[in-house]
Amino acid sequence: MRSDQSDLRSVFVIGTDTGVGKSLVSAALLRGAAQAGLRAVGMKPVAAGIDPQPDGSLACGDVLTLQAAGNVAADPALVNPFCLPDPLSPHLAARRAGQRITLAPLVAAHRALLAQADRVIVEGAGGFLVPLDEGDGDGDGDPVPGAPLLTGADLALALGVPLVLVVGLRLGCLNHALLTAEAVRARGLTLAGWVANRIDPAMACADENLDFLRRHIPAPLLADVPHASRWPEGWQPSLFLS
Ligand SMILES: Nc1ncnc2c1ncn2[C@@H]1O[C@H](COP(=O)(O)OP(=O)(O)OP(=O)(O)O)[C@@H](O)[C@H]1O
Ligand SMILES: C[C@H](N)[C@H](N)CCCCCC(=O)O
Ligand SMILES: [Mg+2]
Repeated sequence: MRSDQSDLRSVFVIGTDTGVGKSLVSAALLRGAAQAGLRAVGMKPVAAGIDPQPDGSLACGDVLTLQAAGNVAADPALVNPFCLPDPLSPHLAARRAGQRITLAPLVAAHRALLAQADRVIVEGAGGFLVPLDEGDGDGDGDPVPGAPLLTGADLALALGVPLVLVVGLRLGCLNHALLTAEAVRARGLTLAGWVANRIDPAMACADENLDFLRRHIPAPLLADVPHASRWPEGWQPSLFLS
């Protein structure tokens, strides 16, 4: 399936890496849609890493963040079909949990959420080509070099929705951003826009880096998120509101 830029009922939020602000941006998109009176729900198809919560319980932090930002109380099994305990690459976390990640349940869950909400914000795991399952060729469970790999990009293709790229502004992000944009384009997917997230307050020449990316990422800059320890006041992504 190919994505259609004109259909923004759902977007897939990808990042230049893990820890670059995908959850922050996904939550902002959800809040913006909810504040505009839309039914908004988040989805984290694959979460790897269960975090201790302030009340002592254990939960996938990203899933809680998305649930708090949206306004649709969807079945957690749809919001987060794979909740894997270990903070590892999903293909490893799944195997350690005795599971294998496949696309069919993820596509089905996404479709079910679309039936319950006006906007579905999907947060990817890690970077765009994050491994979800390492093919095992003969099916015996042992990885085989060269066997087809299932990645986050395959999930994006299967969902067929436009992408929003979060670039965590730090040294190295230019290479990561260009590689990601190229991988998106190579698959015929649509980059609806990108977000510059100032995760490193000490980054040298941050504005020059941002200007470079503005010239070379083939999509509109949706927001320039300042470094802040809490949600920046007044930052209201306009995507979805029109
Ligand atoms: N603009 C910012 N200013 C300050 N801290 C930020 C900013 N953006 C993100 N952070 C912090 O950086 C960390 C990583 O952000 P976040 O969890 O949104 O990344 P992610 O891309 O969703 O990571 P993951 O791959 O684990 O899902 C968090 O602790 C978050 O609070
Ligand atoms: C555990 C982490 N916070 C994410 N959930 C998963 C990141 C996977 C990165 C895999 C890789 O590209 O090396
Ligand atoms: Mg996250």
